Amino acid sequence: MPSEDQLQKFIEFCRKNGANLDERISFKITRSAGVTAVATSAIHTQDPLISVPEKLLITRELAEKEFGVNSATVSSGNSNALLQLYIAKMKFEPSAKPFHKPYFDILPDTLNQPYFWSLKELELLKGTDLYLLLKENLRRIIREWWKLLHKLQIDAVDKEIYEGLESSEDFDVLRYVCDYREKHQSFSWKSFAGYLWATGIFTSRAFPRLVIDKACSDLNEAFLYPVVDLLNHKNDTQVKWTFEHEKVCFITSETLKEGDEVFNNYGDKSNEDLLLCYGFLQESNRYDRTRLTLRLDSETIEQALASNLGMTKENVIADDCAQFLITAQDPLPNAVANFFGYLCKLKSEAEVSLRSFLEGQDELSSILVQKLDFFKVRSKFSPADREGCNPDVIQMIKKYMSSERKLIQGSLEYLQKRQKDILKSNSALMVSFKSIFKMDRKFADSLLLSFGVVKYEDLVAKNRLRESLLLWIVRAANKDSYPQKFQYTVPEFIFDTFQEVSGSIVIEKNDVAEFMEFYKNLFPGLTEKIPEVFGPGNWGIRQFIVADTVMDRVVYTRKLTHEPYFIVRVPFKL
Ligand SMILES: C[S@@+](CC[C@H](N)C(=O)[O-])C[C@H]1O[C@@H](n2cnc3c(N)ncnc32)[C@H](O)[C@@H]1O
Repeated sequence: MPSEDQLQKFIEFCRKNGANLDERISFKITRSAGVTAVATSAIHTQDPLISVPEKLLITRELAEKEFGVNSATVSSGNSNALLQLYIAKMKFEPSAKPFHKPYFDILPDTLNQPYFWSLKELELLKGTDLYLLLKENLRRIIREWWKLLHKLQIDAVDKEIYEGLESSEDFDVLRYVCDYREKHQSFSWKSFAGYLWATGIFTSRAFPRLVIDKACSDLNEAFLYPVVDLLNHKNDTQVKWTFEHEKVCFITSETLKEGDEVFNNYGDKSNEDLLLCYGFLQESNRYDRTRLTLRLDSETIEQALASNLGMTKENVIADDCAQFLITAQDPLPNAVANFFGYLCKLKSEAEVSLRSFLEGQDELSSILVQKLDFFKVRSKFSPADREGCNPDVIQMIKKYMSSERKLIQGSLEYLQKRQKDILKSNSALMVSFKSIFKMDRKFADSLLLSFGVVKYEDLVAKNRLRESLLLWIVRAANKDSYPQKFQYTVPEFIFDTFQEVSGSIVIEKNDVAEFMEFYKNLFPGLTEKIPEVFGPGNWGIRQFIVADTVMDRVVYTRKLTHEPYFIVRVPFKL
């Protein structure tokens, strides 16, 4: 953080060089948000509160002049690379005496973004998306820095970081960067640490060049905007940045009272973006979002893309990787729900069916529960975890984890509600095994004799659900062989599916081997013990192999309640 003196010198320097700062704004330094602008009396105006002449801006032209090159020819990948190197030089090169020195003096030496945390602090993030992103971004920035220095024929000070990165896939970038920072009190502008600092300054303070250059075609190109970059962020603040009479103007539509903070608006950012780019997060951030990333084989992803699931190319971040965004507004995007329905589709199902959709929701729910558990466990820090860590960083990690948890919890709740609704609205197409158990008293009694099951719930408790389902399916297939008609109607689709499978199934030796133990445990014992239920019709092993496929096709067992439903095979309207 700058000193009060540096801050006042900077403001004076700006005023002297043509910046207009409304007299009703004053700047102070706070512990929680660094330099902060405050209204000293009520403000409600559409006139610019701050206007800054072009000569105070830090633009690519300054960097081009300093290095004698065209930025576009040396900045590969990031159009701001040369300007970032310029900022590092102006900050860390003692012999540099830039016109903008009072500005460089107020730029914070230490930044709050995770790139500048200690290794111990970073390790608390292991397993999160943030941790992966950090590593990925660092690798990208190292390469960008190295290429830039190479093109400018500048000798890099810590070559090892680039060499390490390129020589081994296991190179620990985070460790290297943290160790380097620990060992060096001050950096050379030619070091990666210096460039990383400048990148952090840029991501937390730069404005789009489009504001001052309407012809700029690169939306990522940016410049530094002294004074206005002292304003902190608040979601939804109504502000405008305009370029009038060679000055860049800051206008706020907010009505401010004396003592109110004058905020800027950095955009509708998620907490992850805020943390990575700015080093803080917003509680109850309505722009928050998290990602659900799934690694699958590329063929499945390709086929899913072509299956009208609402998935777009944006959901495919690598050949073998699909990604979906979860937000507070859209906690369960259709594309992800449909995709899971698609993943649970059987080969025998031409499209996503009601059954496969419901099963897909259960799979998705398991993944969300796992994620939730991860954050629950990982957001509890022991005194040993906290030891040596900056309490502000611990707070940020906790907030990040709790915001992730909130989003996942929201998604899970939405999913459970939606699943309930689907079960309710499709009740005419399904019958629960529980209701069959209640209707088929003879069958239920036979289970009491064979498995000691008194009530339906015991089937789950005694782990006899699958056997009971298979037995009932075979009984249903044999319905016409009983001397007395059942007192209820066996749903036709179950009977028909059995006939269909029985007519087409090819039974292999290993299918028989797989079922042998199950079968021998039950038969001929059951037929001898309860012939009125397990006698009529065909109770051979083949019937059970068929029943098993019938189960795959028409039974959905709800994970939450362990309750199996027989479901008519219908496409699910996505
Ligand atoms: C454009 S600068 C704003 C000026 C900054 N306060 C300073 O000291 O120079 C952006 C930085 O300000 C801080 N900041 C901005 N908005 C904040 C907020 N709402 N809460 C906490 N810190 C904030 C973060 O450190 C961020 O990286």
